[in-house]
Amino acid sequence: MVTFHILSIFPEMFVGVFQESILKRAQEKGLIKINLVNIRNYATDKHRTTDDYPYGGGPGMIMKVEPIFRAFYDITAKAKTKPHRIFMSPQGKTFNQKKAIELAEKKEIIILCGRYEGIDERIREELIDEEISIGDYVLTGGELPAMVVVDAVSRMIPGVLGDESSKEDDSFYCGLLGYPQYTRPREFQGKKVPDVLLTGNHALIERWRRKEALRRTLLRRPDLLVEADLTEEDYKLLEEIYNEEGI
Ligand SMILES: CC(C)(C)c1cccc(C(=O)NCC2(NC(=O)c3cccc4nocc34)CCCCC2)c1
Repeated sequence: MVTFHILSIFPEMFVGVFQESILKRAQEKGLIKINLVNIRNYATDKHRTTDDYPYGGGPGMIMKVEPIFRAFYDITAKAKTKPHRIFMSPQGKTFNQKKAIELAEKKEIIILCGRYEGIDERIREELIDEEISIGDYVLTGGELPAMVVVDAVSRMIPGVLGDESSKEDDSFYCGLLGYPQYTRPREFQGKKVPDVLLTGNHALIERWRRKEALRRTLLRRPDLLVEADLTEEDYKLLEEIYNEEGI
């Protein structure tokens, strides 16, 4: 069971996303709990201010310390165990499946979402255990990144994907890119489904799929290939692929 406490000034952004299939079922099964926290509720001034002008001048606004400190203290006081505290940030370590599996072991996770031009540095110094980025592009806020983390981490919690598969054999995750997939019709605009998939020979089909996943990963994301733990059989398949691809 993982409890996610998501701190944002736009918590309503999350409602639709977490009311959809897999995350909704996971919450109903009591496998995850999602606590949406509106930072504005911890702003004590009349206008419930959560941002202010940057010292030193410059464009935009900065998220204020007080509301965020109050929110962190309140959540931490109510939490059963000391929450692991994440700030979604372009300055963070790039998120990946390994990190998702690691975070799925935590009991309580606080995820802070930035807005405006960012947060007051004292928040980063005092309250954050780790900063995570979902990639190198400019975004408007940390909310979409937070949804990505909740989705990927939740899938790694036993029982969320349904009883049959566990985190290792998540159907998509074996460290390689996916193999080509087909469904009916068998021929479309003259393009046929590969015959091997129609043989019913599961050993042959599995070999073909593994080889095509290796081929695709080698050609498109060789960096993932380096990370994947390959078997002797995989190396044999790679030999064939090198020859076929003329590499
Ligand atoms: C990386 C790059 C292009 C060099 C860069 C450099 C400088 C700023 C940004 C940027 O986007 N600032 C805006 C901001 N982004 C994010 O929160 C964010 C962005 C990307 C991945 C993320 N993962 O989690 C959070 C992420 C949202 C508003 C509050 C300040 C942060 C980008």
